[in-house]
Amino acid sequence: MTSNPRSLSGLLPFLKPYRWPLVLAGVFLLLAAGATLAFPWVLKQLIDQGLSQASSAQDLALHFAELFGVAAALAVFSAARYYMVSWLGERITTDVRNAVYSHVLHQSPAFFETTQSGEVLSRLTNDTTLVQTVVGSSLSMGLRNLVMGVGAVAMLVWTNPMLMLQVMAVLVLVVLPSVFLGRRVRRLSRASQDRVADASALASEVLNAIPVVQSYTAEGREARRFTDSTAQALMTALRRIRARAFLVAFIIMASSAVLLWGLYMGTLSVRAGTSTAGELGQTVVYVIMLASAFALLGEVYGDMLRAAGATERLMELLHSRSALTSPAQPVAAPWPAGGSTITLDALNFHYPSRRERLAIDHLSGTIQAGQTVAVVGPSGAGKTTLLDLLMRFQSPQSGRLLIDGVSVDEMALEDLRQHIALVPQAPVIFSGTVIDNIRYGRPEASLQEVQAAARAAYAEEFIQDLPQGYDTDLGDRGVRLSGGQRQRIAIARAMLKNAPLLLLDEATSALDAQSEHMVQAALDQAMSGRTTLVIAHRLATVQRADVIWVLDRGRLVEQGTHAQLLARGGLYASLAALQFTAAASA
Ligand SMILES: Nc1ncnc2c1ncn2[C@@H]1O[C@H](COP(=O)(O)OP(=O)(O)OP(=O)(O)O)[C@@H](O)[C@H]1O
Repeated sequence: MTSNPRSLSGLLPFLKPYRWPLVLAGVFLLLAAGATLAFPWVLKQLIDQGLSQASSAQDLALHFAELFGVAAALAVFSAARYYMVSWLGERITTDVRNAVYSHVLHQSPAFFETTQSGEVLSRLTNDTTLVQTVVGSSLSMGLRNLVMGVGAVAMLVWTNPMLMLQVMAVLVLVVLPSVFLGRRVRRLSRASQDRVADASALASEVLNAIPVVQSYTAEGREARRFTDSTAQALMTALRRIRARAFLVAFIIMASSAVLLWGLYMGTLSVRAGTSTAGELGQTVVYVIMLASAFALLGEVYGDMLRAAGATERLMELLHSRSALTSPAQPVAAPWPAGGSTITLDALNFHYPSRRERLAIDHLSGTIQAGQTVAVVGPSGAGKTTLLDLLMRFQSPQSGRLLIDGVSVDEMALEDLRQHIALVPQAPVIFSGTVIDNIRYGRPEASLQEVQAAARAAYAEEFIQDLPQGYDTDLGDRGVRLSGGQRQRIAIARAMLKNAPLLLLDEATSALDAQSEHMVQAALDQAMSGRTTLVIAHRLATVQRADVIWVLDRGRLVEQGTHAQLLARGGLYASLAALQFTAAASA
């Protein structure tokens, strides 16, 4: 356990908006503790006065009524405290969860290379739940027990100072070993959680790759690996259970010893006539309160340590700075009607993890407004990297990249990305209706605009054939779109965004001739009237492009039209012979 309870201070900013509810929770906490502490005192009155021969039946009833009054106050204040504290816990956890999620959404791709999405998810769920346990229950339990412990000590000092000293001495003898044992239990429970997590990580990897596992007939081997892993978890859990069983026995025995000690001393003093039976009853209840407060505080401290660890991990996410941010004084780029002009000026870029190799090597070139440039090149040539630089998912180490004369790193990230519509290689369909999916880049677009985009992307016909047309929920398992249909939805989405620059990563998998034709027609529509940079895999695309850029190892090695480049007989000609044959025959 690496956590320092001080890390919990990371949560302070999240408490700030709830100042008044916090005060209210504190007030109810004090009132509930006060009612609990009043209980033994009223009990003493009952024993000493209500039970004495001299008192009337009416007096007795009055004493019981008082006791009930205290109990009723305790009930109301406890319920109010529980409500306020749980309310705070839920609110604050929700706020933390939302803050972390929206922060993570803004991180650059470099962040997601080092942080697995599974880890982010686990932090968002498990770690925030730990925080919720503390804010929404342990903390108030701790405070209540602290107040009660202090209150019980004060009442004991007030009513029976000598006895108090002895009780304290015995308590220390009980508490110290429990703290030690408790720490061991916590360490083991953390270890057993980790072992369980190992087993589920193993299972999730294997379950995600089940076709491969089965094709290599590795089911038996994988099952054994899982069994070994759960055996580890079981061993650790059994050790924890043994330690915990011992701890429980010790705590019960030790606290009974404390209690009986108090009772014994008290009985002696009642017999000697130095105190009354009521005082004894009162003292016994205070001692019980004190002992249980001590025991609970230990547990709460353990919870706080675990939550501190969770908070640390959450704050780490929340404070990670994206390498790519908008400039303080961004320059607005124009929004040309006929498409953007793109200028690459001696661009150099290497990935941080591969300093020795330039992924983009002295790349210069210009794309005129409205032109279509097809980028081709062998695998690993840097085609995807070029698109990433344009979207500013990465930043070049040197050289400049201008959109309509404005350098992309001078533009606000949001403004830059508003200028670009991206159709990725694998189209993404979100759960939601067809309309929601097409409207993704412009949620305010009207139904007519959505339909116009769908029509232009040759998607209208199949959309109308869906069970609820445009309102069909594509997240429903029942609705399966074909590859070509998904692509046309993605193209409609990009067209509706109506940006001056279109970035297109063509799908490598060949569609059947009919779908291919529809997708190509949709793309022709999407490219008209705007500048397009397309990573080309289809013969039709390269044939129609104004210019083809041939990349090799990050360098622009050839450029020209399809016919010019074929005539040259260089890299393009050999690539074309291999790469475009399948599409050409389709
Ligand atoms: N995140 C990354 N970290 C380190 N190196 C990377 C990263 N992404 C890509 N590269 C490397 O950068 C080079 C260019 O990659 P890029 O993905 O741009 O190629 P590509 O032309 O799109 O290839 P393909 O056609 O196979 O998709 C490759 O050598 C690749 O190994």
